[in-house]
Amino acid sequence: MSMAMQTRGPSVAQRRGAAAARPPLAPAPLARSRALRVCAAAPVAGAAKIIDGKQIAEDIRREIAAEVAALKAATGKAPGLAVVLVGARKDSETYVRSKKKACAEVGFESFGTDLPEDASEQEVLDVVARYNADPNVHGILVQLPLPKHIDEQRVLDAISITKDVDGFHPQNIGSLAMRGRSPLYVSCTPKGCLELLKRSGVELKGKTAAVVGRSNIVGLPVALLLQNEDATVTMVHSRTPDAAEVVRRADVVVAACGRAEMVRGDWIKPGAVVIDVGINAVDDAAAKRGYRLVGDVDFKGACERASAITPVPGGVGPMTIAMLLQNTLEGAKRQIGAPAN
Ligand SMILES: Nc1nc2c(c(=O)[nH]1)N[C@@H](CN(C=O)c1ccc(C(=O)N[C@@H](CCC(=O)O)C(=O)O)cc1)CN2
Repeated sequence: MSMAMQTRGPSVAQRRGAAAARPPLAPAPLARSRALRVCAAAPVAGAAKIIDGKQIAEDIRREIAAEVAALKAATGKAPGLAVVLVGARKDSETYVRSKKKACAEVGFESFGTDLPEDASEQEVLDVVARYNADPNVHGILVQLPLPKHIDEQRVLDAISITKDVDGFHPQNIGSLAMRGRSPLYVSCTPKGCLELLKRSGVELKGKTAAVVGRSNIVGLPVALLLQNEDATVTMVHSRTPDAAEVVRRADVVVAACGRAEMVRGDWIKPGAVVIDVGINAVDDAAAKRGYRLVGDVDFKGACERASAITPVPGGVGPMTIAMLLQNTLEGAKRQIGAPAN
């Protein structure tokens, strides 16, 4: 989801309260992805197939649970994730709760520190330093956004790059941008977008891609990841002269601009694949809660032209936490020195 949306007005989670409960995950065979079957079997109003992020994320979480069980059996150790929450935003509290619950379901150890809204930057830095030094903590994340008086960049820079499971450290983003280098971690939402494409069988090599939005945490890393897969990528932003024309040339569109339904259906090239990162709450008197969620893409219009599309909710969103678990597991295996399987 685009950070622009997350920081504007009352968030979706603020309006909705707690996230829906999920049953605990039992380990299941590694290669059991139902994503394509679901995608192929779920046509919508137009021709587009739905890329079911909720199902794909669940498959990944089962795979992770199985790997954690094997890691524990081999080493006696479990991956550990530390989550730092500053303040009492309802949406952030909901996401942190979901992350801790997801950790428990896959067998991770979870650590957490909740600081009050008026905590000083030094207090946050001290917590990060403590987790950096703790050998049982393999991944650290500071839930964003932070209160305004805290320098977000300084806090993110303080997380050890070996434990930076959010992939927000400039060294991790820098390594993603350089040919011949690999970041230790790729940030979760961009990584989730690529995983959705991969598990849906979308070939990227030689394709044209348009990324709408240029944030450090979604637009930029998604563009770099697509380019690393040999797609030819154009970034579209608020100063792009004719955004619609650029998007119309793209085989793959990733929308992460944080503006409800900004990408119109007639911007989509027939047959294109559309990944919608936005989560925007719009008032809807007919909806039970008085609002509904929409993405950055006009879903109905895009369905008429796209070959495949992610829905909102249930598309990219659930992949964020699945990728966080994946990053933490990878980090733990590196730090524990797990035997190769
Ligand atoms: N340190 C971080 N802070 C934030 C991140 C992040 O990746 N790291 N991302 C977002 C919030 N976020 C996780 O933290 C997150 C947002 C949305 C979802 C999700 O599954 N959304 C659902 C719908 C949710 C709803 O109904 O409210 C969906 O799209 O289907 C997961 C995680 C900002 N902060």
